[in-house]
Amino acid sequence: MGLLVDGEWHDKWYDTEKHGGRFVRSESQFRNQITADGDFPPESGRYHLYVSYACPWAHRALIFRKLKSLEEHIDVSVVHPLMLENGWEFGDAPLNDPLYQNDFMYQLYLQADKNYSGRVTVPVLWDKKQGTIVNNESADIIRIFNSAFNELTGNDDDYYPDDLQQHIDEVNDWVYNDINNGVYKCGFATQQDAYEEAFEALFSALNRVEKILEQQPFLAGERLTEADWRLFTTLVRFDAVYYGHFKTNQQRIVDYPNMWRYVRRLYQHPGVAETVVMDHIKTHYYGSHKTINPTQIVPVGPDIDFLQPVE
Ligand SMILES: N[C@@H](CCC(=O)N[C@@H](CS)C(=O)NCC(=O)O)C(=O)O
Repeated sequence: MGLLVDGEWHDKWYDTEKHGGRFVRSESQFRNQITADGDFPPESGRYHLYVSYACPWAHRALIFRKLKSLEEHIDVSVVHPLMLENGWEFGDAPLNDPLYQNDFMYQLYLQADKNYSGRVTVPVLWDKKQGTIVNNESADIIRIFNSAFNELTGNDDDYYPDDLQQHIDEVNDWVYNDINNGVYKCGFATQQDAYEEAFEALFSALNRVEKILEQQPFLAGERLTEADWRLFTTLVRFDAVYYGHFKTNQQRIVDYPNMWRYVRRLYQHPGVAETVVMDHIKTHYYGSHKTINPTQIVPVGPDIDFLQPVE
């Protein structure tokens, strides 16, 4: 794990000490949009998506690529599940970089900006024409996928409809802070009180979700929206990884009747199951964070049947 400083790679773990033992996520730096009249117009075959199957943020982008019929227009590369002293790495095919044969993800960031300072994260939406990063923020990438290529694909499904945008934004806000990023705040905390603070916020937000799902099928009401897919990628990893490795162990998702039904329903949505690669998920977390799991042993269980029918 590391970061680039003025274009130089440094192998360095997160600095939690300056925040009282708290993990604070940095802001993504490439935030361009895809628009017909801008520098990055929608074109078939022009853009490439770099992901890790392990990463919940990259997973959102992969799901939206499926939901929005973008597979034949935007190719994907998947990094090796282990993220060690060189950060995300490529390996032998199919875990390679077919565009530039890079060994490490940070080399791609340096192609975009040779003086880049910051973390080297996935997902990355890459422009092959200009040889640069369009956007490395999953929240932006899923909105780009939601609408920017509609003319090309003919797929008008809308996961961020106008009349629900304000509601979706409000839900995203607490789901992001207390759940999506909340599990990381628990797992990467280096002081007891920082961990407990994140743990309480996490389970209070999960209880809130459980109550909402008692009244309605989806987070924003009757319609499946972006807010659900953003939550899904955390929930699907929860029992297998976060519960043990990140010590988020008050309850498992299978112990919440409404959330357990909901996560199965989303998992069984056409095209989604194949984006969930549990082997990469477990190998990555248990194998990459040596400060948390020095032996890098990957637990064998649990057995979770996401295909159990949704009544
Ligand atoms: N805000 C970013 C976060 C992406 C992110 O942090 N990805 C993790 C993998 S799960 C990563 O690449 N971490 C590498 C690092 O922090 O050095 C997004 O949503 O796209």
